[in-house]
Amino acid sequence: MVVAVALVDEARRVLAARRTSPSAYAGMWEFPGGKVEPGEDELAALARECREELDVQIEVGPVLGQVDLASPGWRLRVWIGRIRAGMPRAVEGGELRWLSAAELDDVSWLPADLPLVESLRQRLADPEPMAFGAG
Ligand SMILES: Nc1nc2c([nH]c(=O)n2[C@H]2C[C@H](O)[C@@H](COP(=O)(O)OP(=O)(O)OP(=O)(O)O)O2)c(=O)[nH]1
Repeated sequence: MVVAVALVDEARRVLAARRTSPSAYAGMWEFPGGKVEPGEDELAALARECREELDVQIEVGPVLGQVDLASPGWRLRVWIGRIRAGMPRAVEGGELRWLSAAELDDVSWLPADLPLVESLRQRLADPEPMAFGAG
């Protein structure tokens, strides 16, 4: 399982991260996250990846969606979340961008992410405030 998060700020922009590896994905954009380790809780993995990759603490809200990945048996689950503490920086290299709903198509997303980006676009356009649990 791969877990990732669409981090949304007060201006309803979302944080996208540019991959530097592997070469097939280099230059493409994704939601910050990574693989859940054996025995690890999914949300614990998500918090760990955000700490390691972005140096931030996050608060997790609803699930945005999930998709099957090209590698057999692998699934990607993405939550909506926000930053609770810290200023995100690309710890492992790469690049970060805050994208508004209108800018979501300005970057090339990993192919598996496209349906999730579509759901996100609708959520960002919805005037209702985003719900965040106690995550
Ligand atoms: N984090 C993330 N991974 C994604 C997204 N979309 C997508 O297809 N993937 C794929 C790319 C990779 O094959 C896999 C995530 O693996 P990863 O290499 O980022 O995982 P990791 O940080 O745990 O690194 P590693 O242990 O493999 O070195 O999921 C996404 O939006 N976010």
